[in-house]
Amino acid sequence: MIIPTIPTPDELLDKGFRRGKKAADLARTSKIPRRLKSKRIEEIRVITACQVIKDRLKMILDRVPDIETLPEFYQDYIDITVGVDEMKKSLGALNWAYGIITQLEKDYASKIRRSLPENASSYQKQAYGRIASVVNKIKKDLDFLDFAKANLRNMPTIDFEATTIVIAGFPNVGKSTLLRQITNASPEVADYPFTTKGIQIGHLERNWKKIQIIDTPGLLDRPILDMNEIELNAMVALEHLADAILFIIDVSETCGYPIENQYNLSEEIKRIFNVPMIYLFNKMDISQMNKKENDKNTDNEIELKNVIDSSKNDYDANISYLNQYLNKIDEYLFISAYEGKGIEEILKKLEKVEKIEEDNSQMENEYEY
Ligand SMILES: Nc1nc2c(ncn2[C@@H]2O[C@H](COP(=O)(O)OP(=O)(O)OP(=O)(O)O)[C@@H](O)[C@H]2O)c(=O)[nH]1
Repeated sequence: MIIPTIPTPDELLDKGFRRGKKAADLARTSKIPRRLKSKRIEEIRVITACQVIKDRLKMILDRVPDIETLPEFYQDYIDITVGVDEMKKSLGALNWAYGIITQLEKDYASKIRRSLPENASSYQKQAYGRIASVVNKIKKDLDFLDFAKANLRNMPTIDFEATTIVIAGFPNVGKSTLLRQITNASPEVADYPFTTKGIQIGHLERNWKKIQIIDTPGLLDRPILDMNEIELNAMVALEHLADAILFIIDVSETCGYPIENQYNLSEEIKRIFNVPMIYLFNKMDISQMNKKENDKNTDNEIELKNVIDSSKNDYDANISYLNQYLNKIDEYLFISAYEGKGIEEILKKLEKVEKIEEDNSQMENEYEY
């Protein structure tokens, strides 16, 4: 989200007062009856200062998008990153300052106009004092908006037209390797709160269908109970986006997590996201090698070799240890992200994922952790 540059109160006042002075200097050289001149000068000074400060505030208010009109993902994103309530409060404070300065401008212009010429300058000083006090009152709001600007600068660019697939699975199971394989290019990386490596978004198009694949390293990769509240919120933000989950299980367990734990995580994530889940049993290449090592000199050797050499489905014969999981799931594939095997089958499955239209009437998510 692009928030314009936010001035400090001093910068805002300096600019207003400097321009006020300039306008007053100009008025000094104009041809006005002497008796009126001092009043005219001070009136112009006050009006110009107010206008300049108001213009700046209005520019900020106009350029910051109305948070409620943004897609839910961005609302959640802003909430997690800087806080939607604080953001609204700060913008409200700027609006308040705008209103008060408008009033001061009117009051003091009229006071100066009706004053004795010798009093004009003291009214102008009074006006400046009050303007400064209003602007200083919104110091923390300006500070907050400046903080929000810095933190929302690198917001992920989400394509809300595309079907969105979210990748999940324990660390080191091959999520980024897979993302690179599927999208055939380096995915974009943008900041995402509470993931150390940022969100990664890959895009692809199949039969005119736009698909975006999102990986959030460090988020959907451990038991839900280990997550703090903010991480849970981050997950809810993703939940608004996901049309399906690609859950990756490292069958070689070289990631350091037993298959059973990996499968349990998938169940938790499935419960929360409530969208179709496609299981990818990854690293089948090393699973085969391990098996081959173990089975050396056994009767299985020839049979297994045939399986490995077969180009059609290398992995079929070697999956009995996965049966307890396969019995419980609908959609799965055996792949090797590293060797690029199974990628075409994944793409075929992704093509069939239906896009879920965002339902704005459904305000809250009803699930329990
Ligand atoms: N043998 C083999 N290695 C793989 C395969 N897929 C990934 N790897 C390796 O596994 C390691 C982890 O892969 P990553 O893609 O970084 O895993 P990740 O899940 O993105 O890891 P985090 O970013 O920590 O969540 C890397 O060394 C990969 O080369 C595979 O299919 N076969």
